[in-house]
Amino acid sequence: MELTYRPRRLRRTSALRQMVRQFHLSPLDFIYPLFIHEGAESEPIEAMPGINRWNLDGLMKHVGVVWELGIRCIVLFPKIKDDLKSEDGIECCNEGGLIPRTIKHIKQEYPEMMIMTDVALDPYSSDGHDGIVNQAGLVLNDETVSILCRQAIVQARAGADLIGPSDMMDGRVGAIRKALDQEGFQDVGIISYTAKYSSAYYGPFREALDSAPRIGSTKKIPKDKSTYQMDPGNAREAITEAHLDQQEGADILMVKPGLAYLDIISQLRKQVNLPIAAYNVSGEYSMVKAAAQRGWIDEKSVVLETLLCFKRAGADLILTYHACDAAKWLLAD
Ligand SMILES: NCc1[nH]cc(CCC(=O)O)c1CC(=O)O
Ligand SMILES: [Mg+2]
Repeated sequence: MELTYRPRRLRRTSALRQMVRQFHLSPLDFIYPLFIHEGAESEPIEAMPGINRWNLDGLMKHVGVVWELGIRCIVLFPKIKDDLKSEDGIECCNEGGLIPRTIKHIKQEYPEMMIMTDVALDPYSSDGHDGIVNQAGLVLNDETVSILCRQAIVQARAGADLIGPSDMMDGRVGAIRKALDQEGFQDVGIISYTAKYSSAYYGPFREALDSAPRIGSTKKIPKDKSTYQMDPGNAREAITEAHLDQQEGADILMVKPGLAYLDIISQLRKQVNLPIAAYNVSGEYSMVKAAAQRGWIDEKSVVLETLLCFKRAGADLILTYHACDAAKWLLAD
């Protein structure tokens, strides 16, 4: 054949392929989620092989390993004891609570590690919702936002670098920005869960924190989060949410879940100039682990390919439970 253009020429050797590769992965792309609890021991999370619920000791050692791997940001999720849960989740505002205490410990030992926090009521809510559920079974927006503002301030005061509202209440980014500024936390950033879908992929996470909606009590409790998290059938709405969060002062926008929503990442990338984060959520993690454990897929190749696809879709940052493994594999390459 007399071909002028042969794309295969640039695929011939590994060096050539790397030279012309458009997207790359680095441990600096990762934000690593960590589960913590009050227990005396660290314990494995059954639905998430390789992931633990850390006690303070285990956590501190693990954060050291994470830093050595080149990962520079972690996000903390607390499993709260049942007797501290309540309808208004007010434990989230306790300055002596698990999250503020843990942040202070980490900052003491690893002052340069960036700490992101989750702002929402679900770990603290006896109803298992991100907001306050009233007697009629409605999740109250504005009442919830005022508690979230207090939660954010407590986290900032403890030393959090990035506040991550994951609750999907309307107007919470603006309200949190204002509250932080009033308290003198102008430099604390907001990484907003901008397009967070009402997804079944959060299942293993809710098991990890025992935070699923608690139906079956005397009160009427919504069985899912579909009145505040987005409908998986909507794409344009994600752009509206992105514009709102940007106007309200978000520093980074997030799409969640990630893998099943790469199209949303790609669309947002064209609409806004803020950094975009993708959350490769618990269910996406556990599916890969389950198949790898059975020998049905090659874990390393699948994980690195998957994470790279987030970059190609337009994400700058990736929250992923694979972060440590992936960083190890990248460093060894
Ligand atoms: N607001 C809580 C929260 N923050 C992050 C996740 C899910 C993360 C994951 O599945 O990995 C959830 C669960 C939910 O909204 O029910
Ligand atoms: Mg919103």
